[in-house]
Amino acid sequence: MANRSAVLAIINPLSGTTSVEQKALLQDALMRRADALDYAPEVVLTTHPGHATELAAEAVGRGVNRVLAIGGDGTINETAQALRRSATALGIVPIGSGNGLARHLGVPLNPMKAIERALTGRPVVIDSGEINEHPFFCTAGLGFEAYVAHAFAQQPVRGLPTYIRTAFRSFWEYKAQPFVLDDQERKLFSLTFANAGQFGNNAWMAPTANIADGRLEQCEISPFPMQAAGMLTWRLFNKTLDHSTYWRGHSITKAVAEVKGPLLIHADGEPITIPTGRAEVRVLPGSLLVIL
Ligand SMILES: Nc1ncnc2c1ncn2[C@@H]1O[C@H](COP(=O)(O)OP(=O)(O)OP(=O)(O)O)[C@@H](O)[C@H]1O
Repeated sequence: MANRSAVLAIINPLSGTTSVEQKALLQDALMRRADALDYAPEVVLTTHPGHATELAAEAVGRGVNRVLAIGGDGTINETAQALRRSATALGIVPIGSGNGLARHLGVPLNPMKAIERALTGRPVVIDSGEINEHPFFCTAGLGFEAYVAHAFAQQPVRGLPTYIRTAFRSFWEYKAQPFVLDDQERKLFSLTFANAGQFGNNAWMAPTANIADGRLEQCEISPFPMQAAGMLTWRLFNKTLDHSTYWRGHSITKAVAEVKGPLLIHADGEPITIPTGRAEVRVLPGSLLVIL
């Protein structure tokens, strides 16, 4: 019998609001379908933060062609970072709260359809970004969105309703910050570096972002009066934020942003604190194969 091609599926058992039973069903279905397609499938459940990166790196080392990340943008980030600049392609099975990368790329949000796509689709080259040493594939950011990411990480329950509650509460607490951005002082509500166009849940910060153009979109939101918040939110979800006078964007390959004191950032929604207050951002053109 010919050697079967290996495929590794990495599942975060804690992602999103899918139950343990639903994830077990998904795992069974994946094993059966991969087997029918003549793959030699392996499934591993992550046991700790960073585990997906270790598993994916090991798979690259032994020449596995496809690694499927079954989880939210955090799990996809951890998996993808080990696949950068390798011949191993990422399959995305989105079961997170926001699923920004999957939505941008048009990956089905139905997990069974996403599994089918990940097993039968073709690899396509996309860019990724780095903020200091932290890779991102969807968005990284400072200001309000980083504040929300840090507040969300402290909530005992994940999922969209919790995210909306956290964002709403954060809006009343957060004060726009002065940033030194490429040597110019700017007071901004938020600053986003977008590889994909959205944060997740179809919240489009960079409506025209192209994930394979070798560039990131740098999107700035100026401080705005309270009465503009409703319209900005509507534009965010209507994919027309770039029409707002409070939004400014341009495409970049690198940028530096600084604050006095520790800087709160996020990379694909994961909260990170930079003690030095200095964030260096850059694009890594054509650095990841994704199965679409
Ligand atoms: N067994 C585990 N125990 C604790 N944390 C884990 C475990 N496995 C993975 N993680 C961590 O969980 C984090 C969040 O996972 P993930 O992003 O998949 O789900 P989510 O937060 O529900 O989805 P979203 O990012 O869409 O909000 C990952 O960044 C990873 O570090």
